[in-house]
Amino acid sequence: MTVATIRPQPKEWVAPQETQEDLDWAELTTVDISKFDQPGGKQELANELKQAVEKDGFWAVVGHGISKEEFNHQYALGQHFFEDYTLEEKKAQEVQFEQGNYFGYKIKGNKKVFDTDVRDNVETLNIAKFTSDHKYDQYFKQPFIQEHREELEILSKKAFEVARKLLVLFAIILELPENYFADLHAYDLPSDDHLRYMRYHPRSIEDDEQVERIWARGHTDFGSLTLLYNQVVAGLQIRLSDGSWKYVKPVDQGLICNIGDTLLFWSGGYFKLTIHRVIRPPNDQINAPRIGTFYFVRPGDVDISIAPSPLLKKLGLYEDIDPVSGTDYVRGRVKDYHDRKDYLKRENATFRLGAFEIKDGICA
Ligand SMILES: O=C(O)CCC(=O)C(=O)O
Ligand SMILES: [Fe+2]
Repeated sequence: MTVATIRPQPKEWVAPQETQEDLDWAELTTVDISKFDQPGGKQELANELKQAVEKDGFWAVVGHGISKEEFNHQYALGQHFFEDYTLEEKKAQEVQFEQGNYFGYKIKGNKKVFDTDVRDNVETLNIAKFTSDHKYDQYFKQPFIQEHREELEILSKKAFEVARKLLVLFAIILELPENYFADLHAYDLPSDDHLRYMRYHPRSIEDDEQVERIWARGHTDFGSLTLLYNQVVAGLQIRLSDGSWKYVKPVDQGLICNIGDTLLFWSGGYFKLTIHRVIRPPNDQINAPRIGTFYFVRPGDVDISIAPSPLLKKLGLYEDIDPVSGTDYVRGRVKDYHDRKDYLKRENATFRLGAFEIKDGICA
């Protein structure tokens, strides 16, 4: 006789306390995107965002219309997935890195780090888009996704809606038709966009010391745009042009956003692509569960070439180049980064596809 287990309901999310340590924080722009639909609002926001995309490639968004309840529920769902499902249930759909396919679950500890015996400490669940043709339902084998499908679909679309507004602002900045990037990344188009839940498991200080306290090595994101729901456990750092690393500061109810590889390409290098990493949190947060929730925007079966932007032309950044397919780039990049037994340093490594090349070797 099989005994059905009764699954607990998602527990309320209690955000960890912010650190009391005096860390070296980055000064990031915060934009209030609630102005988007007001007269003149888009232009005003584009002006504000212009500084951030030129200089830091990272900024925070508030006024995004995701309520406090939804924001906390996003974290509560992540906590529920990590704590209340068995490993077997989590593994119902595993990522297929050999195909550059990042939908599903990645167990923690399956990669060695930096030529040591220390293993990675991250488990991840990536949930594809809920498109009207149900193209991605094949990846929804996790009982978690099946049991929370409705909420996940709403949360996925809400996050995308913020991303869509940012894509409109990028087009305005480049003096392109407003929907230039939004149309290329539309929610219903096939692409490897995903909602992500991630949990880092603290390692002993001895193990962390062997890997220079790195929890996620320096990298850039593979798609167009990343949205991270406010992360209160310090550890995410961005690399400034002088080579120093600064911590990303929590922003209450904020979404921390950054440019990825493919928008760098589309903008002829105008949008700043910033290398970032995650290091061991400060002592007063080391035992807090570092759960992260994200939405990653990645181009699909669309051509990437430098956008015919009047601004880029004026700046001499426009060039007529042979396009590269978004899917080929994203899948090739995922495969190159993850389809390995180790996360090595790979200093000075590059990833190239057609005319586009990315430096992928800066770790520490
Ligand atoms: O966990 C974080 O704070 C950042 C993770 C990250 O950069 C990524 O998954 O691309
Ligand atoms: Fe990242």
